[in-house]
Amino acid sequence: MENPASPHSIPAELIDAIDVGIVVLDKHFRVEVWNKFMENHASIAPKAIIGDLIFNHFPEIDEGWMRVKSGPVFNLRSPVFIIWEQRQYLFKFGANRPVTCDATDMYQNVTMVPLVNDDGAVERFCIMVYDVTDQALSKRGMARLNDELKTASRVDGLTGLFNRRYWQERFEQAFKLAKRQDTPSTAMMVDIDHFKKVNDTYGHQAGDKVIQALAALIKRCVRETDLAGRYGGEEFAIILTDSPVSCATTVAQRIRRLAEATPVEHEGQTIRFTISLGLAEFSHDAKSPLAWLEQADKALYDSKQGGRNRYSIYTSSENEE
Ligand SMILES: Nc1nc2c(ncn2[C@@H]2O[C@H](COP(=O)(O)OP(=O)(O)OP(=O)(O)O)[C@@H](O)[C@H]2O)c(=O)[nH]1
Repeated sequence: MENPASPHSIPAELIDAIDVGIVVLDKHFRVEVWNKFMENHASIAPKAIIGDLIFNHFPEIDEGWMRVKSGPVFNLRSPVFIIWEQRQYLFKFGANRPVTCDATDMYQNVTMVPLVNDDGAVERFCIMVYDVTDQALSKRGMARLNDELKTASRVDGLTGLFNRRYWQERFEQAFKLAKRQDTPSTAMMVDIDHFKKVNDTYGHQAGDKVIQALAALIKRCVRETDLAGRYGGEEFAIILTDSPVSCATTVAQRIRRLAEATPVEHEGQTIRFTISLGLAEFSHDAKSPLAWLEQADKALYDSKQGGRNRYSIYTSSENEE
């Protein structure tokens, strides 16, 4: 059976010419009109579907959901919109895009409109299916690009750790949290010993490799919830959240030992390096994030003064001295 003369006498040629899917369903969801767009994308001719329940041909359309969704069309005589962000498609059609494109199924915006009889009753409704694959993909592509840009703006290119600016931003939040909650957090500064000598002896590229090696082992030693950043050239800052200094020293010791035991190979040469660390558990003496970090830095200075390749813990009595 061909499409019958369309309701409201819209010529069938027009309904077929339009690049939008047009389906008319009666109140039992039996197909009355099935245009060329639907025929082409579903590979179902009008004569094979007209008179049938739509659900018999499209198992992807959940009958219960469809009946509820189209309710306002009958009850309120108002249109219903389904956008691709809510549901990628109503009819599972191929996207017909080049193979390089990452969409296999068409993205659709769908409108359901009531078709009101001369006596004012709604006995049937029209479903319009718009192929919005291109818009959807470009919007998704933009969103992905934005995510990548956001990540890139937070991460240090050499090490993959947070860069200083972003680390500071997060540190300020950690400071506020530490002030509010009872579980203590510890700030840790890490600095490569005699790094200038590494650069002078083996070259800047070798120095970069040492920085990368240290960053990699810091990542291995801290928890996902900890905040590790590259603070300066060969200086790293870490916030061990929910860790009193007694736990943080275990982490510090692990990083220190691993650094000592991790030789870096560069152009046939083996570079050995050590690190010094400074730890400061949050205390209410620290009136600002910077003050807290300065305490860790002070402890780091003690490690350097004490002979390097060690960690030191900030104590407030030191402050009074
Ligand atoms: N290769 C490399 N070197 C860097 C980078 N950023 C800073 N540096 C170098 O790191 C060195 C830091 O030297 P100093 O601050 O004098 O300290 P140090 O030699 O590590 O000595 P101590 O910290 O006292 O043990 C300088 O030579 C900087 O040029 C970087 O991204 N890559």
